[in-house]
Amino acid sequence: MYVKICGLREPEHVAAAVEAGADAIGFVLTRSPRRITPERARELAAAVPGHVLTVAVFAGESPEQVRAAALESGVRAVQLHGDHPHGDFLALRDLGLTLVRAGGAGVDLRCGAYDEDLLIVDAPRPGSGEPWDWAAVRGRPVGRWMLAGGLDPSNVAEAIAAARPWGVDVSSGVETGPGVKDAGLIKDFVAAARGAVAG
Ligand SMILES: O=C(O)c1ccccc1NCC(=O)[C@H](O)[C@H](O)COP(=O)(O)O
Repeated sequence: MYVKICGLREPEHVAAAVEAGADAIGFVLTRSPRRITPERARELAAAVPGHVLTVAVFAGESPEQVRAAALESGVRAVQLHGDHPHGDFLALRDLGLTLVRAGGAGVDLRCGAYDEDLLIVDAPRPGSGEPWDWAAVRGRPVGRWMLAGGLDPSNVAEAIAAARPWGVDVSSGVETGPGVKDAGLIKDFVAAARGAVAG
């Protein structure tokens, strides 16, 4: 089970995610309580070993803005949330970064339909921590897709059984308050996701 921990802002939480065995970590570079600057993302990413994918998260920025911030932050992947057209992904392809498409259950659920490398199927409001009907997308995306939206250490096994994703992505569920991550919850989440059996 691929595990991404999103919305990291502090070095100790980056370290906790790496130590817990996360496959990917996300830095939010768009409007959010978790927003950090590209410079801060670069500092945090510098401490991340090569086997962990560093992801910069955007929602609604132009390809030019995404390109500039991605290069400044030195991440290895960009994640575009919401209504980004196919052309935005094509415009970023030459960066040589992993491209992640993310949106609610109403998005095109075909993995790779926008030439992305990874798909995230999320709640209607990203980063809200609101659970949704995870089972509604079971069997629909086929390929490298992550389930997100309202996951936490106590429900991630249930969510995996319901939706059978390739991976999971979490932000609020490993926090003690908006944007405040907790190392223990990060560890618990990764362990629960890895211990889960798809139903
Ligand atoms: O996390 C945010 O605040 C955010 C804001 C705007 C666009 C995307 C955002 N997060 C993207 C993620 O990948 C989150 O991990 C995902 O939406 C799940 O969030 P949560 O329900 O809080 O676990």
